[in-house]
Amino acid sequence: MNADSCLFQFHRQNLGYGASPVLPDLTLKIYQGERVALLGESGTGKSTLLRHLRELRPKEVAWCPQNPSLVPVLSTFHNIYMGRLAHYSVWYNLANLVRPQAKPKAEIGELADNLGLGSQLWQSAERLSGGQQSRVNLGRALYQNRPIFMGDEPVSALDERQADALLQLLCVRHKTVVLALHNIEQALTHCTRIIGLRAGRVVLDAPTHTLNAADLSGLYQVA
Ligand SMILES: Nc1ncnc2c1ncn2[C@@H]1O[C@H](COP(=O)(O)OP(=O)(O)OP(=O)(O)O)[C@@H](O)[C@H]1O
Repeated sequence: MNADSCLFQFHRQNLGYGASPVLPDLTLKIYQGERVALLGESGTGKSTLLRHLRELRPKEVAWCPQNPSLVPVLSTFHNIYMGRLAHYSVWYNLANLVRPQAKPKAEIGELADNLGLGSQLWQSAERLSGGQQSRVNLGRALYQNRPIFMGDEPVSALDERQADALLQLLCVRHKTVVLALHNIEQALTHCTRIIGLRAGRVVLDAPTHTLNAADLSGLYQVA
């Protein structure tokens, strides 16, 4: 990798909240074009790392949070549209709320079809299943249309087939991807690099093609 393509860099930094580091003494680089999976047990620091990565390039990162924060009374269309609120003027956003405009209608309609939400486009979020809500959450992040995608377990509420299809979709639409995942197979299938965390330390960092499921299962064993 050449130095110009380095997007994120930490050198011996303590990352965390206030005075208490969750990831002490972290050294890490992430390059353009990489698809990185963060693996490790619950509470090991994956979300914390994503948070600090996002802070380095806030305008370039499409962000898919762990818990969908949908507006319950608004439709799938409007909840996905919220991904680009900052991109349009207040007047356009208001007009689109009252009467959906042709351009976002076409764009979000196509996206919703890709997410398997074509039939739920005008249904309010409160009437969607948990898996459908999580796909709307993902749709909102995809609609942000930014070069880097970061997701915190973005497909964990979905069945295996849907999860694979949507991971493929987000990888096709973004040059650089960083995902916190709990599923080893998904990491091996969709990512080019795997970073394993244990208790706030990077204990594994390797290209996916050099790893297999057995190498990664150790991340989930009690030390
Ligand atoms: N806002 C916060 N303020 C203080 N501590 C926090 C905050 N968010 C998380 N932590 C702490 O940081 C540690 C790492 O949490 P983090 O959410 O990064 O783990 P994770 O690997 O993403 O877990 P999971 O897989 O369960 O989402 C935990 O001990 C958690 O209590």
